[in-house]
Amino acid sequence: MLFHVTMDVKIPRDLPAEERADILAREKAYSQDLQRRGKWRHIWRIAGQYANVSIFDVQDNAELHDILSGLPLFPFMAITVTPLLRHPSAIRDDDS
Ligand SMILES: O=C(O)C[C@H]1C=CC(=O)O1
Repeated sequence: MLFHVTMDVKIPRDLPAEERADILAREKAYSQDLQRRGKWRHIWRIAGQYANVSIFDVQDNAELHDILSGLPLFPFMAITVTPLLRHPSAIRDDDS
């Protein structure tokens, strides 16, 4: 199942710099592992915002929930999830 996910990041300004750096390093490793495994298909920065648009390819809602709630930045993000399905006019084979 494909999901469009928007993550809007708001890290508190008073979070100690060391803690912030640790969370960001863990977030990057977590994200890149999921990308290598084909679960996190796309990640794009939204220009001018500390936010991203991502496409996830997972088994079901529960797997997506587990992945998103395991994000090291999860406590500092507003997340919006939109389920996707193949458009009947799509011509690319790898879109579903
Ligand atoms: O920077 C972000 O958009 C938030 C988050 C998502 C993946 C990652 O490495 O950081």
